[in-house]
Amino acid sequence: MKLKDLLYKTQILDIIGTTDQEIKAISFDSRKVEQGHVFVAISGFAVDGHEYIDQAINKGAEVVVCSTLPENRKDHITYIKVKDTSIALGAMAANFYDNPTEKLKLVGVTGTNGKTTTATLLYELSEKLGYPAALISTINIKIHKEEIPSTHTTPDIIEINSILAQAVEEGIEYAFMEVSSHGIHQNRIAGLKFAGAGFTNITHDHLDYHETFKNYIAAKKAFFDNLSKDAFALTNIDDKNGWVMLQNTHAKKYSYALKTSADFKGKVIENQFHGMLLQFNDKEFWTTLVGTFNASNLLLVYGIANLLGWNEEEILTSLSELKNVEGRFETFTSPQGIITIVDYAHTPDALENVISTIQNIRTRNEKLYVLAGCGGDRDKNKRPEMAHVVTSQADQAILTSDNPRTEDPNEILKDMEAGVQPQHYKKYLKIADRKEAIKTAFKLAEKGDIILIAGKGHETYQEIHGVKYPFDDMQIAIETAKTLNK
Ligand SMILES: CC(=O)N[C@H]1[C@@H](OP(=O)(O)OP(=O)(O)OC[C@H]2O[C@@H](n3ccc(=O)[nH]c3=O)[C@H](O)[C@@H]2O)O[C@H](CO)[C@@H](O)[C@@H]1O[C@H](C)C(=O)N[C@@H](C)C(=O)N[C@H](CCC(=O)O)C(=O)O
Ligand SMILES: Nc1ncnc2c1ncn2[C@@H]1O[C@H](COP(=O)(O)OP(=O)(O)OP(=O)(O)O)[C@@H](O)[C@H]1O
Ligand SMILES: N[C@H](CCC[C@H](N)C(=O)O)C(=O)O
Ligand SMILES: [Mg+2]
Repeated sequence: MKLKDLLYKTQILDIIGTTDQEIKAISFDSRKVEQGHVFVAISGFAVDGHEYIDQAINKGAEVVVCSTLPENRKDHITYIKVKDTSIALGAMAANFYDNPTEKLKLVGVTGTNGKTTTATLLYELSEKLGYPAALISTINIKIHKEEIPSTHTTPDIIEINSILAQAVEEGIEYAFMEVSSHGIHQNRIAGLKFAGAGFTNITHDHLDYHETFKNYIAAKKAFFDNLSKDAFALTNIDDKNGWVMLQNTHAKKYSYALKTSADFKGKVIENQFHGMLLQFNDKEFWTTLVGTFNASNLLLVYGIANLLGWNEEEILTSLSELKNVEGRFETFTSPQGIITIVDYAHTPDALENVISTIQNIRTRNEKLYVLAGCGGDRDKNKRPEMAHVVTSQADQAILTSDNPRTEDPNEILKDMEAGVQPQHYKKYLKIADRKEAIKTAFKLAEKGDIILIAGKGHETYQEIHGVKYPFDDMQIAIETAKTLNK
């Protein structure tokens, strides 16, 4: 592709050099630049890409897109000055991949919790109804049946366009993606044309990054503010910020709710350990998914499916056949009769929801053990809140490690303990080694008791100082149960 075609719709302030040359690829990381690349300098969280322009040129970049022109410019290089390089990157990535979002219907889901669940269920539903689909999620990326590992909830804009271009090539009509607040704030979704957007909820998370809850709300809202008038925006009005999301959108506005009247109205009629009887817009169906929060997730899926124009009866039939998403409320009963639940709850609200779901559906007087930790290099303010939820609501809490990343696990545990109230001091143990913590839960539990292992869900590793060591909560629970002498 010629550089001038790549620059279509990019708001250019200045060009130094020719735009007639062929370009091979776009890169925003100097370490990955090869001969003939366009290097886009982005000012990041840790460093400023403008500092790596020389390195990019040394590695073969022939074009530099920047917001500040370097003083020591090279004659053979074309410099393009734009106001915001991450937005320019969005336009260029779309051009490079021939605008895939003009050719399929892309739906994005945002919110603190429930993005992976709803995006995955939408993908599964679409496939079930005979519409091959693509999925971009925390767990994985799917292009119809092909599965690609995922590194981010919302990948960078080049990767997103590349995935969607492949989907278009394969004749796929629908794509569902998670839109994280980091993704919105860093313009990782710039230039994408969304056919629709969904909002699940907003509660405490990621304040290490956004600093205030107000900024966090504003980041999520920006996704809706930028939708086009042809798109639909579907929001959860059980959440007090649900309407806020739609305040300034040009898109067609729709609501869903379990607690109040809405365009898509749902009701939980029965809530059991093995599933729920739900009523959506006066039609009843059973699901094997558990918990009111999942009723809300299913309602969002139902709403989006309707807004995409799919057949309502077929939607409900297929919805009732959808299975749990990996690592979300996954259960296993050990030979000793101990029930293990592995769940990805890693925020105070998610923990509260999962624990109250278990409290509401347990039938006898079983004891509930809850094992939870907090990720390192992530929001520190949620740590005491998470510990408070767990120690106040479990019969026995075990505070442990999640992914410590570069932090000392004992320091993370100290931050958590600050949230434990004196009356709960006797209800918790502190075991930094997560495997030991799981083993201890099994030693303590009796037949019929429930062990909730929260925070890591589908993850198959534990990240410590940049190394991902194999670690799978469910696998460890199964192995521990096997060797248990009870
Ligand atoms: C805090 C954060 O979100 N960081 C993301 C961000 O990196 P950054 O701003 O720190 O980048 P930087 O290191 O400052 O570099 C700035 C620029 O200089 C470039 N650079 C840098 C060094 C160099 O030698 N040469 C060079 O060109 C970089 O490629 C970059 O373009 O931009 C990178 C490229 O897109 C992301 O990979 C990176 O994600 C990091 C790895 C990360 O852990 N992100 C997490 C927090 C995240 O994004 N999570 C959300 C999910 C949240 C949720 O659960 O809701 C997600 O969407 O996954
Ligand atoms: N609608 C919801 N409301 C509150 N909690 C939820 C909801 N849906 C799921 N959860 C809880 O949050 C956990 C994470 O769910 P999910 O993976 O769908 O969220 P996510 O938004 O994709 O998270 P991430 O930000 O890590 O990508 C689940 O394991 C469950 O405990
Ligand atoms: N997408 C979330 C995942 C958190 C998962 C939890 N296991 C942790 O490591 O904190 C984040 O990056 O904050
Ligand atoms: Mg997710």
